[in-house]
Amino acid sequence: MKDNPILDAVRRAARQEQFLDVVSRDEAEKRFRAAVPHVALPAEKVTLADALGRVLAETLAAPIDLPPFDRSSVDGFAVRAGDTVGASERTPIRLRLNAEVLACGTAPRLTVATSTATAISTGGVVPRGADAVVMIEQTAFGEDDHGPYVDIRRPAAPGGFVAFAGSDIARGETMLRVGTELTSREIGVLAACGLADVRVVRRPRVGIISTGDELVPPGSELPEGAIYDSNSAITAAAVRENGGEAVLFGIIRDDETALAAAVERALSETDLVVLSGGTSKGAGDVSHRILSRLGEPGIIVHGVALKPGKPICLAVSRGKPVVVLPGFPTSAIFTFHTFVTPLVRAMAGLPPHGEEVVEATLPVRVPSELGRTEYVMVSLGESADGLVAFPLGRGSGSVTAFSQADGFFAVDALADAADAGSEHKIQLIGSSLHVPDLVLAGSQDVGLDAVVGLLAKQGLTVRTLAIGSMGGLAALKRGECDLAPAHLLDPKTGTYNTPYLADGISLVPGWRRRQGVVFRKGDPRFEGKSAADAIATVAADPDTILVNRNAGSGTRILLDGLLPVRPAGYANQPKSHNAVAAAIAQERADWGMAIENVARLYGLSFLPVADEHYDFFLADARRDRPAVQAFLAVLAGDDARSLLSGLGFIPADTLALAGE
Ligand SMILES: Nc1nc2c(c(=O)[nH]1)N[C@H]1C(S)=C(S)[C@@H](COP(=O)(O)OP(=O)(O)OC[C@H]3O[C@@H](n4cnc5c(N)ncnc54)[C@H](O)[C@@H]3O)O[C@H]1N2
Ligand code: MOO
Repeated sequence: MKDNPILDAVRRAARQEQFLDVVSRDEAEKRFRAAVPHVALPAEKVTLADALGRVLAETLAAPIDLPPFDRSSVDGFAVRAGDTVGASERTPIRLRLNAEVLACGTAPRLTVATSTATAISTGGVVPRGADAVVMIEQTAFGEDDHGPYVDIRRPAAPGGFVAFAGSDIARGETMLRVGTELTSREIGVLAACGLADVRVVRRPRVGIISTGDELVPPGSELPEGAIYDSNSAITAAAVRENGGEAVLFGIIRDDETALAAAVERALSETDLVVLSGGTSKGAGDVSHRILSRLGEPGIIVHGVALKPGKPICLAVSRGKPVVVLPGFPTSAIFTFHTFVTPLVRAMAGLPPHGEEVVEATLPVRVPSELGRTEYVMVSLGESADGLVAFPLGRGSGSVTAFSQADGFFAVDALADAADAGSEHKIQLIGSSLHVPDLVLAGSQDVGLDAVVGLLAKQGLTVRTLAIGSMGGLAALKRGECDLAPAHLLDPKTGTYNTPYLADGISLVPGWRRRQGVVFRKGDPRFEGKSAADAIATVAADPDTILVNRNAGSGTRILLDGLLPVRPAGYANQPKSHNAVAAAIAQERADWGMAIENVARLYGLSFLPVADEHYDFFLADARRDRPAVQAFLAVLAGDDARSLLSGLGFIPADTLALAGE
């Protein structure tokens, strides 16, 4: 018993060390700012070729006038405006031509005396004595006994077609301000003033370390139980987006010595170190332990009353900040933007991110944990009453929520929910609000992705919100989406979708998905049998484990109708076809009910049971919207039909043709 390695491991894993000393977000920010100055790094000189995207380290005054001389803005003749008063087509005024031509780059030698003119090109230096230029089209020139002349057919206004020296910018005027991010436009100004290099803020070098024995880099095989390291890529990109330079130190195992060495190296080579993972209380969570040995002041915050992001750890070593983000990708990116983005931007000399906020209504209730300010990621859509914010309830472990979200709002630490119908200030994640052309809310399907892909090719922006068939229908009734894809089986009539129709809503036929019993290839308990026969024998066998579906799903209703008893595994109720297939493929279960094309995707076998109808509820009030019409046209088109058939679906059109 003493030397049992498994028990030892469990004891270590169960060790409940109270590391977290949770503080409010404000307090955490206050402590972090007090310990780490949020100021720009020193300047460095770069050539204009390397200046793009850099941040100006000083306010620059124009070193010369622009233009540097009084410059003609047309091809024509430099004149004294006073000499041209009264000139017209009928009564042109004749001026004598001076004996020089002012091409670009030619310094004038002769003065324009009264009743004379000098030929000048666009960009030429306006000569002494002249105060205007007449366009060549408004003149005629020739030669008489006295020599060459020019007839002026329209009076010139004083200053006409002359860009005076310094009229663009005058020597000594402020040209570009400190903190300006250099784009092609600013670089053009610098070059125009003759500057070959410029002093910019040194880019903060941010060391990035991912920790965890389960992590493998993208591009490699995914062994059982492993996860691709997404945090390194997300944080590196976010560092660059905010003016920093990302220095990747890769994936470090949950080993204190190896991790301490990596942190040490990162600290010596960079300005700021960001780790992710290993900050909560598990035995494998070693990151924060290393930080606790970094020396004064060491850890200044470990635990913030935020969701996602509670276990974030902020520390300082040798004057350099070290941050451990929680491992979950959504928690990692959220806490990165809360605590690291402002610091990187400040070090890079950039102003804080502008925060654009819009008001939107929450259509459904969102429960929230008491005691933590909870940030809810939302997708925005439009209803007749304004913007609607659909919560993307995917949790901290999600990598997709952040990429699909338009913004987020906060639920107060003292509230246990945000109510359906409540108004919220949504902080936008992107730079501006883009309401999609078409919103489909309801049941998700790979066939739908294919159809939406065809619409995207036409340049339409489409948002699909996976909120379940019932959720989609409810959203449609509230006027929050255009169409609601659904596969709702009515247990009483055994028919799909039509029994759920209501006033103002019609049904657009979509396609059929073959539902059936899914199992591993060659399993003799199923192979060669009918679905009904197979179920009759395996349902009562305690060693044959089912993976069920969530209550309320069409698939669950179908399965329940076929089960003579509750088989082993009945309580395992994931929410998707893919989760069912994955459980069977990974041998965590032996059988379940799912659609055929998903079963095939996982290399599983399939016994057909029924054809499920996947259709679209359409709000009649929205039928005439161009994007809805485009969707209906695409759905009925040949491209969609062949894509759907290729995916193993039976398009509704084909059914109609077959006389069904
Ligand atoms: N007993 C308790 N357990 C947990 C608590 C708690 O208070 N008590 N807090 C939970 C909360 S909240 C969060 S957030 C997580 C954060 O945990 P860690 O920072 O220790 O992260 P890990 O355990 O290392 O990983 C969590 C999760 O994220 C995946 N991960 C980690 N790194 C990466 C990466 N670079 N790329 C992609 N995914 C990554 C990892 O595989 C895990 O699935 O702790 C809760 N637990
Ligand atoms: O704080 Mo954790 O990020 O909620 O899951």
